[in-house]
Amino acid sequence: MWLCIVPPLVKYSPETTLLVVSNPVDVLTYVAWKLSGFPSNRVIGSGTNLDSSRFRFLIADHLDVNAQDVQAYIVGEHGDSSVALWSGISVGGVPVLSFLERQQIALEKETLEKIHQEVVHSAYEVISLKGYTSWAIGYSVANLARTILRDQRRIHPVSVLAKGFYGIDGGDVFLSLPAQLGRSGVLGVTNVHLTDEEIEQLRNSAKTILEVQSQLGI
Ligand SMILES: NC(=O)C1=CN([C@@H]2O[C@H](COP(=O)(O)OP(=O)(O)OC[C@H]3O[C@@H](n4cnc5c(N)ncnc54)[C@H](O)[C@@H]3O)[C@@H](O)[C@H]2O)C=CC1
Ligand SMILES: CC(=O)C(=O)O
Repeated sequence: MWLCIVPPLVKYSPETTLLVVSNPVDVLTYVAWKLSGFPSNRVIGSGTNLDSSRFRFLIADHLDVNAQDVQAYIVGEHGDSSVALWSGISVGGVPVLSFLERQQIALEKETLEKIHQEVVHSAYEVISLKGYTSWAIGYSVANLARTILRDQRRIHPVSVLAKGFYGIDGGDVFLSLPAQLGRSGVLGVTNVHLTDEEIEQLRNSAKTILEVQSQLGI
């Protein structure tokens, strides 16, 4: 199917930026990149932009604040092996975990894990209830398209060529990292601080995707 879609797109719109919304999105973004022959900055997967919105909503609900004031990213693979960046969460510019520590309020690891699991399972829950997800991904992709078309230079966690970042090696792999987007696609990957544990999880995410890719023979 990708063979019917990507080469004609490239033929008739050689200067376009491809925004891949599919499943599994990271592997298919890699395939689209390979088939297109485009530079990697012009091939983007919707990645964990949606997971991150779900994450912000659940954190806001838990802390009883407005989701718009929460900055939080999920990176890595869209879905099961995604990585929640707990160390970087802030509300109104205040880093959450260190703030709670200073207030001696314990936010237990199980609570954090439960919120992340809810993010991972939210798609399954919507699908079990109505058969598909549509509104949230539609809104999420409209946001990405707006950032790109209007050259807004906003940072979104999206699937980009991640080789070389955070020690990810072993092959070309697309997975989500916070990236600045604009009219020419990916303008850069932001150097967000990750803990050693988060980096380890991210590398495992990359390994999972590379294993799937190695079976494609591309
Ligand atoms: N990564 C993410 O966050 C999300 C990804 N998805 C994925 O997005 C994809 C689309 O989802 P829906 O719109 O709900 O599916 P859908 O089945 O409603 O739409 C698929 C469309 O693709 C068209 N199509 C099929 N083969 C084609 C071909 N060879 N050339 C051109 N068009 C072709 C069909 O006619 C149909 O209109 C699915 O793969 C789904 O898993 C959906 C939600 C979230
Ligand atoms: C279907 C899907 O990948 C999602 O809603 O996250």
